[in-house]
Amino acid sequence: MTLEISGLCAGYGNKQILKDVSVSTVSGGEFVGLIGPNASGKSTLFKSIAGAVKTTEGEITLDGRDLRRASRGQRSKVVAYMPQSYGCNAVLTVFECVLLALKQTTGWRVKDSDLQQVSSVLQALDLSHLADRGISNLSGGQAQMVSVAQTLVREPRLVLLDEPTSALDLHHQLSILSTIRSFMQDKNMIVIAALHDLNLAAQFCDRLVLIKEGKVLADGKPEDVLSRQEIDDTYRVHTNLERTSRDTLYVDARLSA
Ligand SMILES: Nc1ncnc2c1ncn2[C@@H]1O[C@H](COP(=O)(O)OP(=O)(O)OP(=O)(O)O)[C@@H](O)[C@H]1O
Repeated sequence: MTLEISGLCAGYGNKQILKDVSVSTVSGGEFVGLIGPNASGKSTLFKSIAGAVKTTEGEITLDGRDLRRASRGQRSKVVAYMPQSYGCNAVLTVFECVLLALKQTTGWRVKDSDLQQVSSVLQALDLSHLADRGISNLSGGQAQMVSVAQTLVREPRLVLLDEPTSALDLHHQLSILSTIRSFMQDKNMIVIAALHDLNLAAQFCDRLVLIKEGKVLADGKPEDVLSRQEIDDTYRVHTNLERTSRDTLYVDARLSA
């Protein structure tokens, strides 16, 4: 499976946000981190791929099929997008919410295999103990993890996660990203996640795409992207990239003088 994004332009009304965005070919099983400062266009790129924002130019092809020409229904069968803000006040349990997400692109008849699929995604994300809890009675971090479960349960070809760890404690940041990573590798899915924590991005992503003011500044392996001068310039900080004793990358950042 491959995803190609080339020459993408998109925005809101007359305001152009994405300016000729191209990303080198992404393959199945690849975890791509989308990094960049606030307001750089990360969510707009996700919305453009998911079809929630109209693109004015460029191409988005998944396995050679132009997603821009696909209907919303066809697109949502292969792409799942978890927005930054989520939440639900419905009188539903966690299990029912994840089941609804699974059934969103199919008929309403619920089969045993659907129930099994919901149970296994809850188990994979260590959420089984919350299955019968009301969705509106969760903590911020629990709600965010349920939102990830809703995104993964359909096993779409392409998963877009907008800051999936922003509400999570240190343990859950690491556990959810490692679960997502093994889940997507198992199913040969593509995951693109917007991440502000560059250390998490370095640890979990195969590739990083750095975006600023709607343009791609760098696209490559974490060690190559994070060692570029653009990181310091873009974030207005001074960074040192180090290798830890566990051979993971560590971004040591401080405000530039
Ligand atoms: N619905 C909208 N209408 C008009 N402008 C918008 C809309 N949504 C976002 N923008 C603008 O588009 C630009 C890019 O926003 P976007 O949400 O894509 O950035 P981001 O990189 O995801 O930011 P953050 O890291 O802060 O979440 C910003 O200037 C923002 O104000």
